Amino acid sequence: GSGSSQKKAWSLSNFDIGRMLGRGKFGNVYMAREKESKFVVALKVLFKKQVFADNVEHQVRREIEIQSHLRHPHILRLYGYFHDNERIYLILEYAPEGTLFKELTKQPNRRFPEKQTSIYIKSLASALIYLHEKEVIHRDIKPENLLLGHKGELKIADFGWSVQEPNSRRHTLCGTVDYLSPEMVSGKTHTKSVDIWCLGVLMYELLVGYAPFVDREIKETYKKILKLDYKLPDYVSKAAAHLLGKLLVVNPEERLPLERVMIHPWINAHKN
Ligand SMILES: COCCOc1ccc2cc1OCC(=O)N(C)CCCNCc1c[nH]c3ncnc(c13)N2
Repeated sequence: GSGSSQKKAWSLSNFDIGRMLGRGKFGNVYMAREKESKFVVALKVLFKKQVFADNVEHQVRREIEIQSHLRHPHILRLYGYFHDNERIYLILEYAPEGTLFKELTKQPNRRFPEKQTSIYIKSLASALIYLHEKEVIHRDIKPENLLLGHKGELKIADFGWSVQEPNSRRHTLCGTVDYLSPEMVSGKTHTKSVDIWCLGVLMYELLVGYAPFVDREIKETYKKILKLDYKLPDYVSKAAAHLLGKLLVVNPEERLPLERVMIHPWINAHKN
């Protein structure tokens, strides 16, 4: 394909719109097919009124800028975008298997076997290494924002909160607090290692079925995060517990670098 994905000016008339794939805060995602090529895409429709009302226009611009230049097997492609008076349309890679969250709820006991979890964590670590090389920290790694391709391979989507490093969070928090790192809870500036913390929270959630620091009260969740107060069920293997212990570390500098995650024994235990 061409270098920049924006050579051609797209418009809604280029597409047949299919079923809705999901509902997001700023708009919905639909299946769509480009009429000439018959290429199937996902079309995320954002309402300008909502985007401007929530003052996230600069964020949407940044996410379009970031994602349109990324090329990685575990990062959802943004092929292009266009807008009309009321809406912004993102032309995205279609992930036929939907969100990891939906797949998680379909599992017995709502948790994945260790082998499957290690495959997801390895894919995510390699995508994060790529993002960090581009000075992008993602910060919103959670099952709702991870999609599955036609071979069940993991794809990071929804870069709504990704920022250029280093950065201190400027916005009120929205969505779940379960994935917040200690440095974000205490409002300190955070670096790429926030993604390593989130990788640990995700690994725990995929293995156990719920997030490590979940609590009814947000204040309690913050306390648990800062005190590293989480329990590991006894069905979690020693090797998995070892890796979790290297990711869920309060001090950002002491978290296991992503390159080391890629070669950790638990990640490669299932190599046949
Ligand atoms: C500012 O926005 C940046 C891009 O964010 C997204 C890109 C693609 C997305 C979802 C994105 O954000 C999250 C979101 O809108 N939902 C939670 C709605 C439904 C979840 N997806 C369902 C889904 C199923 N098969 C898919 N194939 C491709 N993309 C999909 C989906 N969703």
